[in-house]
Amino acid sequence: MNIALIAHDKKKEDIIRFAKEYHSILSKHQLFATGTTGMRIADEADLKVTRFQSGPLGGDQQIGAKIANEEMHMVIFFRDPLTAQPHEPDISALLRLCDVHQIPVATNLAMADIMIRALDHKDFEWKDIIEQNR
Ligand SMILES: O=C(CO)COP(=O)(O)O
Repeated sequence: MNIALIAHDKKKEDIIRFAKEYHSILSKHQLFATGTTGMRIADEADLKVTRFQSGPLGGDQQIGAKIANEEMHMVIFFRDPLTAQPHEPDISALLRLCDVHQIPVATNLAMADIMIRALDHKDFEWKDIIEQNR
């Protein structure tokens, strides 16, 4: 599965801890990330990550393009809901595309925890349901 990992600055420590905790599961998949998040995950959690631009420079949009092309299967995006972001429209667009394309998206640690465990148990029947409806 192709999995996108993204975190706003105040959530970077959380995503590093998450990546370390679930290293054994994440390492079985193809990981993608926005620039700074990806650099830190690669360096600090020792995972192979394909990096896009930093979020404010278009990274969210690049991940959005992968979703639009059906090339991204899961998004883990630790948003900071308490800090204004200069690229807020890009963030909204990315989350909207997840809904358009039925891509599971976790926007906080609690949901990411549930989602990654479901991934490990192969609890992803929604994919079959979607395929049947195409
Ligand atoms: O801003 C971001 C997502 O909206 C994240 O970008 P970075 O990973 O480059 O910090």
